[in-house]
Amino acid sequence: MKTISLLGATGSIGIQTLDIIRQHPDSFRLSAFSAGRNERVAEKMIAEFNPALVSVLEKDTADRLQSNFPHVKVLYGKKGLEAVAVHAEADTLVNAVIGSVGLEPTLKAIEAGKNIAIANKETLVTAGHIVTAAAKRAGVHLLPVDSEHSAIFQSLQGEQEKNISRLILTASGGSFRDKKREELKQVTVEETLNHPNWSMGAKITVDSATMMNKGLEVIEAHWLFNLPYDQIDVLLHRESIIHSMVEFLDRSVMAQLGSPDMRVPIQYALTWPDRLPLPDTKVLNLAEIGQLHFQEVDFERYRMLYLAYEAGRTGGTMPAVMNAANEEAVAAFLDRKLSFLQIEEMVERVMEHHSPVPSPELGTILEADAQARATVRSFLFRT
Ligand SMILES: NC(=O)C1=CN([C@@H]2O[C@H](COP(=O)(O)OP(=O)(O)OC[C@H]3O[C@@H](n4cnc5c(N)ncnc54)[C@H](OP(=O)(O)O)[C@@H]3O)[C@@H](O)[C@H]2O)C=CC1
Ligand SMILES: CC(=O)[C@@H](O)[C@H](O)COP(=O)(O)O
Ligand SMILES: [Mn+2]
Repeated sequence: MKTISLLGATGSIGIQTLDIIRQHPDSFRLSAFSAGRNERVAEKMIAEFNPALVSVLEKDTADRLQSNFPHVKVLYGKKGLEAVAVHAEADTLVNAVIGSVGLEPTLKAIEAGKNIAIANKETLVTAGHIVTAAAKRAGVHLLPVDSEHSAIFQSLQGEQEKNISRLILTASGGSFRDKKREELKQVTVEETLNHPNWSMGAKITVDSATMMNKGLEVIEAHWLFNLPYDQIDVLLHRESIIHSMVEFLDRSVMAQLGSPDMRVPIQYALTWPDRLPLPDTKVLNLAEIGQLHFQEVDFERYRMLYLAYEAGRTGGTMPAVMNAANEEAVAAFLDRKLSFLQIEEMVERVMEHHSPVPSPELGTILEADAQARATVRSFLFRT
């Protein structure tokens, strides 16, 4: 029996994680979870899973939940997130919050000896060197949940790091993959949120359309698999059936395939090195699909991917700054304060303004993150 604490239970990954726990009551139990603002869904989750501890974003919500569920400990804010992350009964933390807010609770969980099933890619992008070193020191596992990284992780079982030639991350191309750059000037929020293959939270769906998602994933892969950026490639693959590949020195290529369903990588992160059935996932029928398509990435069309490689190669505080600027710019786009193409303009401007600090400590990263957000807001104020 594995006991799980879950950050971001009310989101897309969080809800699917709870479905895995629900389907395997003999294998998993939930001891603590966090939600943001979605009080109604959080209430239902408390009633169904009976956790010992819950945290929400704001005090008002916490007070109401506490009076409705007196037997549950209810906290809020940053302290609440950290309490969920280190909950004493849990052996594994599933980090499914959105954004760099996931970083500090992850570090606390690592220090408390928890294995981390990591969906929150922003944590690794922002402070990959700190998170991976802390995990090594604590002797805990960082288990990928992101579908591409799970595919690579699965393809690497029984293999040795020294034999890897390169990683090939597949990319669907996102909502506008059939549009030219000129056609992106007028696209709406609703069109952007219409991903061709995956149903996900709003922020990652926008990132997928700008290709920042793939850029974040390149940096995530760099830290998870300890490879230089020259050995991490991206390949357009519109069906999202091959979730990613590993090429070895002898040019053998291992890949993991499956119908797009995030519960598969979530469950693998929780069962590794074992597996469990997942009866209601769609069987992959390649004969029905007929053809799989592949195409090289055009870095001019997808400038955000270019910027992310630049940020990754520059290192230091630059990936954290790029990520924070992107989080703020995407929020402004969803709020209809920026157009789609202005997201990348904003990220590029903030990166140009930043003088990266090499090998930053946590405090320096948090400062750079806050400064990048303030810069976006000041640009927005002037726009
Ligand atoms: N969705 C997917 O299929 C995939 C997602 N990922 C990654 O997983 C992570 C989660 O993505 P996704 O599930 O789509 O995101 P969602 O937006 O669907 O969910 C985010 C969760 O975080 C909570 N939350 C939001 N802001 C805060 C905050 N400031 N403090 C505390 N909690 C907060 C939300 O609470 P509430 O809703 O209650 O306000 C919600 O529970 C991201 O890093 C994403 O890149 C990776 C691969 C696939
Ligand atoms: C499901 C998942 O892992 C997402 O990160 C997915 O990869 C988004 O797809 P694209 O970024 O390839 O459009
Ligand atoms: Mn992914």
